[in-house]
Amino acid sequence: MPGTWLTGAHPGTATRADDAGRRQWRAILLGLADRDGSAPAGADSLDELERLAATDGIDVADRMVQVRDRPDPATYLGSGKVRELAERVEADHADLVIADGELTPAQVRGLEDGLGVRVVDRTGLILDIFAEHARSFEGKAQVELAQLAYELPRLRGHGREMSRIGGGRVAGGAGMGVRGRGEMRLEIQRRHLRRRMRTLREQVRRTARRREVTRRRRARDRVPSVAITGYTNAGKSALLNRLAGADAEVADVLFATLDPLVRQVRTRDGLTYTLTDTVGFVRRLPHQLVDAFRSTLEEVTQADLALHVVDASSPEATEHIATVRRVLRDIGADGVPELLVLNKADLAEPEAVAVLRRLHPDAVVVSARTGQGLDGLREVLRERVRALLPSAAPADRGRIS
Ligand SMILES: Nc1nc2c(ncn2[C@@H]2O[C@H](COP(=O)(O)OP(=O)(O)OP(=O)(O)O)[C@@H](O)[C@H]2O)c(=O)[nH]1
Ligand SMILES: [Mg+2]
Repeated sequence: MPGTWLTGAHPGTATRADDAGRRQWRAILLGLADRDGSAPAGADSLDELERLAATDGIDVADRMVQVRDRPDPATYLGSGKVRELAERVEADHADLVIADGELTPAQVRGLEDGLGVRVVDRTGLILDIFAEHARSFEGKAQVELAQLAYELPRLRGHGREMSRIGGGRVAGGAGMGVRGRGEMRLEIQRRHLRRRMRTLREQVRRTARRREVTRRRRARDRVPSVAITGYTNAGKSALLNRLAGADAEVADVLFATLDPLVRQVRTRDGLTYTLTDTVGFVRRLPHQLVDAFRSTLEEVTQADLALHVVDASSPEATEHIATVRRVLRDIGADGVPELLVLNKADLAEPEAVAVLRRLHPDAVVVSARTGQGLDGLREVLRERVRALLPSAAPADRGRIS
């Protein structure tokens, strides 16, 4: 995929590739835990990081968690830990370290120098997955915009590293004597990046405007809109397919869906509403992505109802609900009424579902896989949609011409 660091061959490193010719990376995950975390804090987060890595086709060889109050500004880890990690890198034949936190450009440099392998952080990894999954013109532009926003402060002034991540300890570097030239080149690269970002922003704005026009027309025609939202992999697309007979991509990977897909649904008494599938959330969604995908995320902001889908079989379900609500608040969608849907009931432990239901008495329990609970959900949706229409709305109100 264009612009992503995983496809680029790294000079001086033996390259293993999978069937698709992509390089097969082998990584060590690196987490920082709070001092008071008696249970290894950050373990959940590292589990998720491992899923993200797997989604990106990366092998995880090992994990390391350091308990520390505050990351070292130069090397993230303390120097003893850097040495320990370097030994593990060697023993595990790893060629990549993925930090769960966000690294400053200086920390990436410090760590790469100490470890001799490439280092990325959670944000870089998520950006890479988004780059792999972007399909539409708009999605690609948004991803590139987010990548450039991430790269800009990380530029290091010698050619190859422009592709971020191309990173590290490459290219011999500008030696002491050529410092001036390096800085000039850096400035040229920065200018180039900024220019590209302006173009992309304009592209994204244009597409967003087009969508806005369609949305306004539907609003004028009084077609209620329901936006499906939720944590990544919760089953949003699967549910859309069930409710709307659509063919959204359903996949057991994170961030399978990046483009909003709109479908019309007709209730059994003839009301029509739109159902929109959207990009999923994850904890600490990189702000570069939130910024770049704002117009996509705003599909929820503009909706009459947010169908918040939860993977009830996940031990993290409660955390996921909180994360999604936090992001919704951040993008200004907290005023949109929410209907909570506990999905994957076929997979979840009944006790776990019972606990979630006690916490969220209005939630609807379903399985997009088996169809369990879907009639009930359709019924609730019908009532909610009807309530959105002016009273005494005739049954054919809200038809889309
Ligand atoms: N067992 C079970 N699996 C489900 C159910 N709903 C969805 N899945 C599976 O969960 C995985 C994710 O489903 P998707 O519909 O792609 O999830 P999503 O929320 O759209 O995910 P992203 O677009 O990646 O954010 C797929 O492997 C689905 O087959 C369900 O009710 N039960
Ligand atoms: Mg999806």
